[in-house]
Amino acid sequence: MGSINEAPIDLKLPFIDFSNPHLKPGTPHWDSLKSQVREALENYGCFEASFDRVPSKLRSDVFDSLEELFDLPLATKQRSSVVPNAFHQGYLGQHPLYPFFESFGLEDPTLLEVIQNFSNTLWPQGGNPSFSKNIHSLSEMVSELDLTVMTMVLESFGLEKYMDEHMSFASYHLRVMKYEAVDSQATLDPKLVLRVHTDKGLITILCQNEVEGLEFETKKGEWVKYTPTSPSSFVVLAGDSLHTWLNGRVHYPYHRVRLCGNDKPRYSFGLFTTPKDESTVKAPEELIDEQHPLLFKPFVYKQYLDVAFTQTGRKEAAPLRAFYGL
Ligand SMILES: O=C(O)CCC(=O)C(=O)O
Ligand SMILES: [Fe+2]
Repeated sequence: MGSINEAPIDLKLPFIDFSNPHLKPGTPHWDSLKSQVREALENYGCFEASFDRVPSKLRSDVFDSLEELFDLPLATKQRSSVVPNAFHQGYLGQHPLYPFFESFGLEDPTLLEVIQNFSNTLWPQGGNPSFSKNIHSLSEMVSELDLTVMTMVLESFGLEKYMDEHMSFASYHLRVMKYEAVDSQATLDPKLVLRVHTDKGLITILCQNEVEGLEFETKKGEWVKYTPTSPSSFVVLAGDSLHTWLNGRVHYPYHRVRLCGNDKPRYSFGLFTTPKDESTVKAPEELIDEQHPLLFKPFVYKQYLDVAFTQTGRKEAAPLRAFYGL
């Protein structure tokens, strides 16, 4: 893994344009995007997706809503936590390992009542209807992009027959994040505000306000800074579970967030498709043969999260290989 202070190299992530209202399976355009998705995931484990189905007004409304959310008093924010400072549910902040970082996690954000309940906890006088509407709308639209990507992935590996199984196997999880403005004196010394990690689930789709900072490691160990080509862009990346399920066919990139003299906070919104807690992640027989021996022992997703994380952080830099590699 490259060192923390290494400057990113000058390379753009693959760019794939999903902005076509008539995108349908079986058309030449679909097939062309499908091979771009497969190639990007094989080579980088991530790509930039332009997706203008999300109006720019909704995007800016979401970031206004996130500002309102993180501006709430600390005691109010902590009310949303079932388990204090857990990464996956409720509020995480003032964590010794992540002093510039705060986040909220929420299961099933594509269900409006889930967001409404969350907003009723934080704004007890009648919730916050515009917050709920904005976060729910964006979650729904991004879940459509996720479904398109996942359908293309399955088709491109000849695994269409697993689509129904995937639908009952996977669930959506939302995480919204704030990174403090970093002193502009620090321009020459970027601050690592989110540690190097891989995502544990299947697919993550992220978008950010105008403050950049997300970086990916290439297979060669070089760091690439994500600089969006289009204001309607999202980042799509593969996690440990997709890598395991596809028996290593796609890369699962290390990534991190570094900030450097940004006067404004950075906000990001991430929709994570993960296996359900009790699901077993295991490569299908179609992807195991002499040239592609089984790479990982099957695992129950929740057990993987338990071995990969503790209350104070991660246990291993590369938990997938450390705990389940064959
Ligand atoms: O804030 C970002 O852009 C990245 C967040 C991230 O990598 C994560 O939550 O897993
Ligand atoms: Fe991540």
